[in-house]
Amino acid sequence: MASASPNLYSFPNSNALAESLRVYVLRAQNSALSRHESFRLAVSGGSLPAVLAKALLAPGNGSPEDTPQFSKWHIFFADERAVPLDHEESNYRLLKDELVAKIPAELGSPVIHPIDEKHVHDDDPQELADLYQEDLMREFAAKDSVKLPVFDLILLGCGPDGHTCSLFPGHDLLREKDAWVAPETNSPKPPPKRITLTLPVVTHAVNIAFVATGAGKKEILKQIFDLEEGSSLPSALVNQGAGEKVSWFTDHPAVDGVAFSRRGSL
Ligand SMILES: O=C1O[C@H](COP(=O)(O)O)[C@@H](O)[C@H](O)[C@H]1O
Repeated sequence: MASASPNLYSFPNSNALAESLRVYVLRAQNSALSRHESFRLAVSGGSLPAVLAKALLAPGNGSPEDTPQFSKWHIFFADERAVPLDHEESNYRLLKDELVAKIPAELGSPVIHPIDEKHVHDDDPQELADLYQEDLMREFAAKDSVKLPVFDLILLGCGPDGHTCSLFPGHDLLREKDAWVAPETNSPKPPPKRITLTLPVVTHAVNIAFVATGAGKKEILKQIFDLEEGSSLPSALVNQGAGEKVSWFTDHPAVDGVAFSRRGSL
């Protein structure tokens, strides 16, 4: 368990949130590129890709520090639904439509790591998860045998039930210790079959950020940040496992009534 607390930021509107998220993501990019040749991140589906696009497709100030170097990005999925890549419930399709297809040519193109479409109709998504884990191993463990991949950044959402990735409250998957990627066959949110990064992989990342906006999230954020009863929720487990490496980008309606102290600025 990590000792220090997560960083909770709250913004008056989506423009202000996106501006700060841009600074945060590009700091993570620049720091990663000072350590190795690529920026390796995992992104979620749901509401996250639209906010990320707003942050990254904004004009910026033209300085090298404020410029996304997309050609050095390797984008993985924090979770993915077992559906074809062009399906309306695919997180790949969402990211492509919201962000990747809109990146101006002069900023370069990221390498995207989708699931293996051949296995999306399998009865059991175990093979889909295994193949995605192999893709991660090629990227993170090519030279040495590593116990866990170290993403430079993982971008997460938090569902109104406290789930994150496809890690749902009360599911056995929360206790997974060995696999990097695991199948979920009974998601309470459709579609039921998915794959997900596991909790040890998420908490092992260098930087972890949640984006949660709107009044629909305030009850669950109160549980996650203020109440003992919320301490076993998947999003709360990320806070406990990664502490100060975790930053929450919220708007005021999402944290209305949350007592946990906010950080002033990045
Ligand atoms: O099903 C999913 O939901 C979560 C949360 O979505 P949000 O719309 O409430 O932000 C998302 O992070 C995850 O990737 C997705 O598969």
